[in-house]
Amino acid sequence: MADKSRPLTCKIGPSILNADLSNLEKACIQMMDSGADYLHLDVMDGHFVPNLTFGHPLVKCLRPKVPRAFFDLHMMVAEPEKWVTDMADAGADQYTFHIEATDNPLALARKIREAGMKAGIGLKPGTPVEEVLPVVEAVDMVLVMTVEPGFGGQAFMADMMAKVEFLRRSFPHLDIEVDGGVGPATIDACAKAGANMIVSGSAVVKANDPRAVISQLRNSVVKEL
Ligand SMILES: O=C(CO)[C@@H](O)[C@H](O)COP(=O)(O)O
Repeated sequence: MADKSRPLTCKIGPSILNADLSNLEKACIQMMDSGADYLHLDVMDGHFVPNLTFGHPLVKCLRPKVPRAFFDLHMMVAEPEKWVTDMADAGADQYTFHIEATDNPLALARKIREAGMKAGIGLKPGTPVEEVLPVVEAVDMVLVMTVEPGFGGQAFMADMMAKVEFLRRSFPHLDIEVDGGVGPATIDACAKAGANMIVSGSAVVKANDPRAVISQLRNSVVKEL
């Protein structure tokens, strides 16, 4: 039976990392029209992760193209403090930094909220979940990575679900997001563990029918809960 203290649905946020980057406007509109609850934007700087994507100028260009979309930024960058104001000005809604990338997560979470965004904190697969405990009360969301950050299309690490279960048990009302290798075959494990924000990249953006996959993901979660 579903635990009534848990959120009863999951939000589905496609990651556009593996979309056609030459036409991101089209990809974002397609995801929203296909039933996405939010858009997950992967910002990579080539330092924190061995890959490079985009920054605040692109987020600013996308903002008016999908005015109602919630922009969930996953900042895979070595200096997350540096981009808070620019990303807020560009129209980001949530700013998730990595605990491994800062010495002062509490101050950074405060700065993000003062800039008018929700604050998220992410942890890589090798980082013990206990490390986020001193910061959880200061953030809106914890992002549990289920692949090594840097690339889409990797295999889901099922053993990360223990982190999600621990966080859900400890913080019934916290937003908990999972990211990496999540699709129809792996979403049930995430929902069962207690995640309520689901990032799905290649499974959705590379599908012939993204609407059908998003719907499949959503229905799977409802069934599971
Ligand atoms: O942050 C990342 C990778 O670093 C993710 O957002 C991936 O881009 C998700 O893609 P799939 O693993 O679902 O293909």
